[in-house]
Amino acid sequence: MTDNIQHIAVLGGGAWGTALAQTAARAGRDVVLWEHDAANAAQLAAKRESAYLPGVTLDDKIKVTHALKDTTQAQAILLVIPAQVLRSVVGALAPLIADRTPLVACAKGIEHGTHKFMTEIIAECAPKAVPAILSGPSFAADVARGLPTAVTIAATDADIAHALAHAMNSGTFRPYHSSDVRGVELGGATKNVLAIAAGIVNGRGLGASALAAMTTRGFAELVRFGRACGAKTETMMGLSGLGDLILTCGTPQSRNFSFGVALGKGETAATAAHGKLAEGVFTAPVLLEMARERNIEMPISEAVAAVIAGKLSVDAAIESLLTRPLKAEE
Ligand SMILES: NC(=O)C1=CN([C@@H]2O[C@H](COP(=O)(O)OP(=O)(O)OC[C@H]3O[C@@H](n4cnc5c(N)ncnc54)[C@H](OP(=O)(O)O)[C@@H]3O)[C@@H](O)[C@H]2O)C=CC1
Ligand SMILES: O=C(CO)COP(=O)(O)O
Repeated sequence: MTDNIQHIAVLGGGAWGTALAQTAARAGRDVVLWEHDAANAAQLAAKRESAYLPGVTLDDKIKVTHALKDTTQAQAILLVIPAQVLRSVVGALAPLIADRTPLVACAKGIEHGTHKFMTEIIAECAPKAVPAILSGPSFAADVARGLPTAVTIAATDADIAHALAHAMNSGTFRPYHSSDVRGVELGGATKNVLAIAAGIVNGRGLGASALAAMTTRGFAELVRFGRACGAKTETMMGLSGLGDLILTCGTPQSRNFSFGVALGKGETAATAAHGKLAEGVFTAPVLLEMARERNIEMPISEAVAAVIAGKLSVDAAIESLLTRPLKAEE
C-alpha cells in the first residue's frame, strides 16, 4: 500500500497544515485538508486561504473538509495540529482508518503529564497505524511559497519512511528519510525551547556573540537529552536537530524566537506570544521534568522554564547561566 502513496490527508488548517497540503498537491498527490473548526473550515473552503497563512492561495486540487470521515481513505495522514491536542485527534481518527495507515506527526512538542513524544501518542491511541514523524528547518510561509526546503521523515519501518519522503517530494521540498524516529521528533521539540532562549538574548540586546554561545550550548543540551532518550547523535546533527536550531535561533520569523524577544524586552509570558502558537512554551516545563528524571543538566532549558513560570526574571536567569561553575566544554 505504501509503495505508491497517491492520496494524502492533512489534518490541521493552520500555517503548517496549509503549507504541507500545498506541498503535497505540488508533488502531484490527491489532497484533502481537514480543519476541526466549522467556521474556519468554511472560510478556508470559500476563500482558499488560511487565516494563519495570509497571501497563500490553496491549490485548486486541495479538497477542504470539516468531516473527519472524509480523510480516512487516505493512504497517509499528516497530523498538523498543536502537540497538546494530538491525542484527542488521533483518538477520534483511530477507529476510522485502515490498518497500517501511516500517521505522520508534524507537530513539534512533548505531551504534558505523560511525557510522551508524538509518535508514542500515535502508537498508544492508534495501535494499528504506523507512526511516523516529519520535522526539520521549514517555515510554513517559505514552504507554501515553494522556496527550497529540506526536512526529515522518520518511521521505524525504513520502507515506509522512504515511501512518505517520495510522496511529499516536490522538487523544492526535499524530504530525507530516517528510521531514527526518536532523534527526529526530539530535535524538533527541544529546539523550540532553545529558540526562546535565543530570542531572550536578542530581545535583551546581549549581542551576536552571546547569541552564538547560547545556540551552541543549547545544542549541547539537546544532544545530552537526546542521547539519554536513545536518539542517534548523527540525527541530532542533522536537519531536525542542528538544522532547525540554526533556523529558529536566528530570526524573528520563528514564533518561539519572537516569544523570547518579547520576554527579553520585558513582556510577560502571558502576552509575549501575541496570539500565536509558540510550542516551546508548552514543551519547556515537560523538558525540564524529563531532564530531572534522567539526571541530565539542561541549564538553558531550565532557565527558560523558570522565566515562563514567572519564577525568575530575565536578568536573574542570565546571571544564573553566567555564574555557573566553570567546567570542561562537553
Ligand atoms: N508554522 C510553521 O512554520 C511550522 C510549524 N510546525 C509545527 O506544526 C504544529 C502546528 O503549527 P501551525 O500550523 O504553525 O499552528 P497554527 O497555529 O498556524 O495552526 C494550528 C491549527 O491547529 C488547529 N487546532 C487547534 N486546536 C485543535 C484541536 N483541538 N483539534 C484539532 N485542530 C486544532 C487550529 O485550528 P483553529 O485555529 O481553527 O481552531 C489550526 O488549524 C506545531 O506543533 C508547530 O510547532 C512545524 C514546522 C513548521
Ligand atoms: O519549527 C519551525 C520551523 O522549522 C517553526 O518555528 P516556530 O514554531 O518557532 O515559528
